[in-house]
Amino acid sequence: MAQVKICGITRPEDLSAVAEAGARYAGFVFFPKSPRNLSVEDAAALATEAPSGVARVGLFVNPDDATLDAVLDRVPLDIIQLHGSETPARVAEVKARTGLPVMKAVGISMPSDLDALWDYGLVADLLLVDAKAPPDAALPGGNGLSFDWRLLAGRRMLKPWMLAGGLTPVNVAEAVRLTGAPMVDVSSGVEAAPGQKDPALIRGFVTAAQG
Ligand SMILES: O=C(O)c1ccccc1N[C@@H]1O[C@H](COP(=O)(O)O)[C@@H](O)[C@H]1O
Repeated sequence: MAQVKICGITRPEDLSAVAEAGARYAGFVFFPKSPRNLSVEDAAALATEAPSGVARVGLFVNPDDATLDAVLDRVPLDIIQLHGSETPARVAEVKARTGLPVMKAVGISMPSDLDALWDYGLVADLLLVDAKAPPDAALPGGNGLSFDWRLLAGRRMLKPWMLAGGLTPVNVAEAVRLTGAPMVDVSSGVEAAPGQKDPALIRGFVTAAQG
């Protein structure tokens, strides 16, 4: 049974669906190129109304300090997700500056990519193991692409971790079985269209992940 994060929430009704389905984390995207991007005002309204059992995760891609400060000044967040090319040193800086737990995304497409999980595991509070985006992709994540989950079988992680990348209500149970992931994260796999969550798919995903 894996805990679930639903990423890219943009509407109050989707946040309600996340809570009612039993997901533990809701992700808010602060990356203008994403179809799930939120303004600070909209994110503040959503995060303020989030049910108490749902941890609010702010997703950033290579944010500078001013961006982090501007969001955190208005938006109550519980966890920072870094989904760009932030170095381990930058992860440590963000953690110190914000005082929040940091989850670092690591992109995987081949066995050698796994080495980074160790380096980031030394500084991050949580790891997010995602499919590596293709070089020409507009987004570094949220593309609905998966990787060979067998690469993770039996692997020891230094920190609690989530599996992400191309997960859907149909494949998530198999992904958890193959990888042993204690947590899973999904964005496009529970959408009717890019940026538009489908409450029925959210319910189906959480049910399947919790097996
Ligand atoms: O969801 C986005 O728009 C996004 C933008 C930039 C970086 C990451 C993004 N999402 C994260 O990507 C993974 C996988 O998403 P998907 O399920 O394959 O669509 C997930 O961790 C999201 O948090």
